[in-house]
Amino acid sequence: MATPLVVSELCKSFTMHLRDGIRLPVVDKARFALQAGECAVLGGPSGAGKSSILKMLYGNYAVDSGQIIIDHHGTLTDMAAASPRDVLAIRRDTLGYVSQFLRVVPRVSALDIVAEPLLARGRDRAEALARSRDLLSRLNLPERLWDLPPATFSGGEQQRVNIARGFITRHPILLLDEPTASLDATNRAVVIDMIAEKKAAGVALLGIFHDQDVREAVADQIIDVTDFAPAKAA
Ligand SMILES: Nc1ncnc2c1ncn2[C@@H]1O[C@H](COP(=O)(O)OP(=O)(O)OP(=O)(O)O)[C@@H](O)[C@H]1O
Repeated sequence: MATPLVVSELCKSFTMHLRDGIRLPVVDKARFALQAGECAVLGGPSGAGKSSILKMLYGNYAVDSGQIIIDHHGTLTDMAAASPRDVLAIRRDTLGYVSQFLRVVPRVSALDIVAEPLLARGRDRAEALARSRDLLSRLNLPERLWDLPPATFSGGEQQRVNIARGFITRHPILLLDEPTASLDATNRAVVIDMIAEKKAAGVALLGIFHDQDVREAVADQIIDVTDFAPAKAA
């Protein structure tokens, strides 16, 4: 089996169009690999480029140069150069992403938001809803909230809906952008267990975690993003 994700020589800079097109280099020659069954954590201080790397891997930010090689159904595909159609196929089947904030959809219940990724893959509705209930219950979301749209939920409640939605599928690679930022200790422990189960199932995970306790509990590898800091201009 191929390594699920290999990043090499990845570079990113931002062009500030409102400031005379000034170029702000952020990531220089990032290189790392994720193994199946392992959780790697992006480390480094605020502003080091952790989120930018995650967004490049998911195809939300264009890259300046470098490669993001993903094992997509046994074919090695460069996410950095993939067509929009390939990006969507990779996201559907291979590369999952749990963002920090839930994108709420008006009038859609928490239960349906969590079940939706399974329904989009053609799974049976009853089975998808059953999986959704299991996850929401495990994440201690009060049952009275399940049939309500999450727009009015607290930050931690919305984050738990988002985690359930991100974990319901069986993507071989899962990106996690501070999934525990708004959670209390009890629910952080649940997410730590859920990450351990993904690892046991052979998923390759890459995350940003600001909580030291979560990082220590889940990390098999720390990728220090300061190693990819662009050289400062003289
Ligand atoms: N869309 C953007 N346009 C311009 N600059 C950006 C953009 N996104 C990020 N940056 C800049 O890139 C640098 C890295 O930001 P990034 O969010 O990747 O860091 P981070 O390590 O994730 O930080 P934090 O831990 O605070 O979330 C910062 O200096 C930031 O201002």
